[in-house]
Amino acid sequence: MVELPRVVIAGRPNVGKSTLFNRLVGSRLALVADTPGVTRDRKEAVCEIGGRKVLMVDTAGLEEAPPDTLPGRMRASTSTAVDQADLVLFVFDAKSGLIPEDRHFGIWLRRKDRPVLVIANKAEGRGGIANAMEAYELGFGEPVAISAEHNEGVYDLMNEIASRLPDEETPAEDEENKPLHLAIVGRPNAGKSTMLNYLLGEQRMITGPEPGLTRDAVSADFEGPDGKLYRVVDTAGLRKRAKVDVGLEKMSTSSSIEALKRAEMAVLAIDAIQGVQEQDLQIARLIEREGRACVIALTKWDAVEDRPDAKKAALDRISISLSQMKGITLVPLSAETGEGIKKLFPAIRDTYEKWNLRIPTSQLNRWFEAALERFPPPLVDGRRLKLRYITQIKARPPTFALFGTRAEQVPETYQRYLVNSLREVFEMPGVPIRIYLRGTENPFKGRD
Ligand SMILES: Nc1nc2c(ncn2[C@@H]2O[C@H](COP(=O)(O)OP(=O)(O)OP(=O)(O)O)[C@@H](O)[C@H]2O)c(=O)[nH]1
Ligand SMILES: Nc1nc2c(ncn2[C@@H]2O[C@H](COP(=O)(O)OP(=O)(O)OP(=O)(O)O)[C@@H](O)[C@H]2O)c(=O)[nH]1
Repeated sequence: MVELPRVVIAGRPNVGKSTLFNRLVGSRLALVADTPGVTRDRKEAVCEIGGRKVLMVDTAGLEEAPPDTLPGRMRASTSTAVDQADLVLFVFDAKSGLIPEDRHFGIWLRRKDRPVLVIANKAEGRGGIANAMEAYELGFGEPVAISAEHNEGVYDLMNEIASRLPDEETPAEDEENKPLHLAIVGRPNAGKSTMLNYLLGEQRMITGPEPGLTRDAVSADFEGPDGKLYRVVDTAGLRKRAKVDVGLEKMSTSSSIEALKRAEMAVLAIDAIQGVQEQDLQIARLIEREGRACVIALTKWDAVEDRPDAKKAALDRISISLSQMKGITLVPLSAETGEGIKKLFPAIRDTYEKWNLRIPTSQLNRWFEAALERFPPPLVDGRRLKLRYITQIKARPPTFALFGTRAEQVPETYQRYLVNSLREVFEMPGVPIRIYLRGTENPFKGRD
């Protein structure tokens, strides 16, 4: 029997290890068993993570305790689990931030010399993600911020885990052939199903709906007109849906959000005959909130009479009502005639690359200086804020940390100015950008 890669969840008590375990194992749970001879607190399950079968191991909280006590024995069991791990998920609580115990465990873990991925759990909301980035100081590389309880960032985490597992015997999907995960979203009747059928039908379909992805999710791979692989992820969308206008309530609570979480990019279908409506803008905001890159498909283009006018009206409405989507690529197309579909793919690729962009710190700070000069930071309590330094802390979506004295007091409007300027100067239309403000010492110094 081939030995499965072992992924071990570790961290101090109460950081959310069990919640994460359940999230990762989820309905794919194939087997839960108490490992014989180990304390009842070590749970194991075979599950599928990012297309790889793994043995997920939950451990008891790492605690300082004498070995002859129950916590002590639990620690010994954790230690054994970590020794056997192909990957250790080191979980800490982003809400409380790193505490001394976490740092101790970090040192302890380092001695174990196993691959480690740091997970900042309970990172729902803005503060959480800023705290998450503190964990750089543990020296295990980029922390991944999630909320196990609210199911935020878990899908991205799964992909990250899969990418860090040892190579399979059979060659895994290499980077080049990895399908780009797309969600096609839009309000009812926008032309999503027709576009999907076109893509899956007329283009060469490679695999059918994939069973067992999650409870309801379905996905299908196809080769785009550019010869590259795409995977449409959807929860209900590949099934025939009832043609009822149920509005955003349904859409926002169910399938589209789920699809967005699993996707890397969104194609937002907007009906060109109707033009951009408030509901379309709401969906665009949802995409940005989920941190997904986006291109707009202006559908039913064959039925549009005044094309220049329709396109301009759509662009205008978006730039006025959605500053974060300003300059977004908009591809007019018809799934009925196939017109324009080819142009969708270069747009998707281009935006995808920008979503993955990493801007060198020197370049970033040259922009930063110019931006500050052009429009100096405002006065707060009669004193000017001193902003000193900016660095990119992650991609997908591009996320930045901004340092300076009282940087955390930078008003929303000024943050928006910086984000919009970044997006414009580094040409990232349709890409969500996050900035975190740090009024503290720069923990990233010397990293690049
Ligand atoms: N706010 C928030 N709370 C969470 C999150 N994940 C877990 N929790 C809560 O944190 C508490 C601890 O979660 P557990 O999963 O039991 O933590 P654990 O690390 O397994 O704890 P031990 O078994 O003591 O080691 C519970 O009350 C969870 O509901 C999250 O993402 N956000
Ligand atoms: N003229 C024209 N009509 C289209 C095109 N694409 C879709 N339609 C029509 O628009 C209507 C809605 O299309 P669907 O693809 O079902 O839209 P949907 O977004 O999947 O709708 P829901 O399932 O309700 O969310 C149908 O009557 C289609 O025939 C197109 O490219 N040109």
